[in-house]
Amino acid sequence: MSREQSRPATAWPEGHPEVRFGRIGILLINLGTPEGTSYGPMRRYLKEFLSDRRVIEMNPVAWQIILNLFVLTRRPQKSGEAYEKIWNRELDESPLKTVSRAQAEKLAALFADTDIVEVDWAMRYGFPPIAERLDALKAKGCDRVLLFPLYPQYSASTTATANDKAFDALKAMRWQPAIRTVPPYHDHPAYIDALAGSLTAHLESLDWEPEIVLASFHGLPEEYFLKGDPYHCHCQKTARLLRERLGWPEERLRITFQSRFGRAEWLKPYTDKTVEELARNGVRRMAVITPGFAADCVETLEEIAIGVGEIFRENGGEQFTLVPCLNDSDASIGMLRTIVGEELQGWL
Ligand SMILES: C=CC1=C(C)c2cc3[nH]c(cc4nc(cc5[nH]c(cc1n2)c(C)c5CCC(=O)O)C(CCC(=O)O)=C4C)c(C)c3C=C
Ligand SMILES: [Fe+2]
Ligand SMILES: [Fe+2]
Repeated sequence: MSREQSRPATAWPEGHPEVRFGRIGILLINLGTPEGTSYGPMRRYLKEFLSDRRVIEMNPVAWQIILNLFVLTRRPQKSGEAYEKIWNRELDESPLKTVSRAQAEKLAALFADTDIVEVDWAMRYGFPPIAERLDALKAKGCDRVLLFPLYPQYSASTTATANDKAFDALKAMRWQPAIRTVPPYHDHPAYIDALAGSLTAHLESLDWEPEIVLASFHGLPEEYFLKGDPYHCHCQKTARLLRERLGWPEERLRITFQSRFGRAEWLKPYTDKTVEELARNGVRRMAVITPGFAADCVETLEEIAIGVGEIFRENGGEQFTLVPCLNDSDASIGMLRTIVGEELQGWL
């Protein structure tokens, strides 16, 4: 029987607004993305993202000076050029947005037989904002909400800040929904299975075989790792479990870190440097999988497929391929459904 109700057992008392309740919301959250590739939207996106103190931990006064004087004067143009190469022109939006919407719609379809669950999606930076989608879920009667930051490997700079933003929104609510947050799923069997299946299927679709596969994760300043962020360990475990699941020797699947930002040391080995070195040392055929990204985005489609592919070829490499992210594939949606099912126990 549905828990959904729009009034208590007796009628709402005189003057009390009619509030719907009794339903469950699932909010898929990803990082966020610019609204356009020109200077203005790129600057707005980068300013919000890079003003987040979970992302840039240095002294905020000093950082705001550097950010406004140097980073936001040059980077919007440079990053805009990268987004321009991968932009979804049909929908006039970035691929991350297209995929995120599809993930939510397909997950929602798996709950179509029940009127109790509502699935929505939001971005930590930009649109759709987390506060707006939480309000929308509340308006649909969700008094219990499962926050699902789509980062398999936990980092304060991604998972924690997504949850922070949701809790900020709750501060303004008279009737807060009960909240659960999905734990990191870097070692979940459904995730490892989905990765192994997608890598195997991609390799079978090629008419050549890579000598080496790189598992390239988004990087993080080394300092954050030394302060206790578990991200690096989660990445290592994902790569190990994937290798074991495939039955591959250690040298066939190597872990690297991409998307360095700024001058500090980041997690190593760096993807671009490793690819250059491998090509120079005679590797001719290579594949890259990016298990830390739930959806293809500028970091996979531009930085890896285009940029790192070029580095490989310029240094003597011949065949290069990027394995697509899990995106809205059936395996990906099935995995999300499994994890959500586990986390909703007792509620559903
Ligand atoms: C998947 C995990 C991610 C971690 C960890 C992460 C940390 C992190 N990122 C930056 C700086 C930038 N990241 C940018 C893009 C970007 N980052 C992630 C994911 C993680 N970031 C995604 C999914 C994306 C792509 C978004 C898209 O629209 O496609 C960017 C913007 C692009 C650019 O200008 O290069 C920046 C900047 C830092 C500093 C950081 C850890 C501290
Ligand atoms: Fe990033
Ligand atoms: Fe990048």
